[in-house]
Amino acid sequence: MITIDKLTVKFGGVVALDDLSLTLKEDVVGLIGPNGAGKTTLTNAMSGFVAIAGGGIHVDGVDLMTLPPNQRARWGLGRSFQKVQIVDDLTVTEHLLTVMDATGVKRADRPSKINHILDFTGISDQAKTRGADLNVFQRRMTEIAKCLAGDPKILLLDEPGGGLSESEMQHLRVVITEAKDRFGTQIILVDHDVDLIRDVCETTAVLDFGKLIAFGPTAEVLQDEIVKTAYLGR
Ligand SMILES: Nc1ncnc2c1ncn2[C@@H]1O[C@H](COP(=O)(O)OP(=O)(O)OP(=O)(O)O)[C@@H](O)[C@H]1O
Repeated sequence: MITIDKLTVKFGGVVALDDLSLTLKEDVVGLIGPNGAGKTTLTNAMSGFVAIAGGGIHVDGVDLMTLPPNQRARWGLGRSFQKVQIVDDLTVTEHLLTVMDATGVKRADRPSKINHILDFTGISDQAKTRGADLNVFQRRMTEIAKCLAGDPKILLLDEPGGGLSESEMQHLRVVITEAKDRFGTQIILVDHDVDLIRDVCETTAVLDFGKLIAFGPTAEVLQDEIVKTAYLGR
């Protein structure tokens, strides 16, 4: 469970997150809002990439702010980026091993974990493929597989479906919705793809100008008049 309590982040005169309080309990939570709403700033605050001006974030009782940014991945915070972080010369397996080294996954556990993760993400056949030779889908799945390699308690996914076909999106939906059962990770999905959010997120939070404007069951949130006006443009 993630508890965000009166979180404030400022960039000079811009208040990117404004006294934000929110409790995220469900297995898959959506985070949406118009451009500049503060979504990335919230994920950056969780990762420790921005300084916070006030408030805090606790995960299962642990105060994230007491962990330096470099220890948060080892502690269990995984993060995938909209622009995937794939190295041309490393194989898919080597990408996962790099994360396992950094997060301290036991050597004896690594081969079976890697098989499990590659099978789950649908890229077992690419285990020995170099980053440069992966297609868009395989790159997207490698990005998620890397996150899972670190045994995350929380996984922040930033627009994980960019460039995917409809059938590939269906695979992504399964990966997102089964991640909790298979890997014990709670997912925060930041996305502008409302169809994906509707399909996979039990609850959704909507930010606008750094404030929470709606939060609750996704279907209800997407019907909310304030959300429609602020975000969906209707
Ligand atoms: N490093 C920074 N320096 C100055 N201002 C910033 C910085 N990062 C974000 N901001 C500002 O903070 C506000 C929130 O930005 P943020 O990137 O968190 O929004 P977002 O919801 O992720 O938007 P998008 O959907 O476009 O990615 C915006 O006004 C943005 O211009």
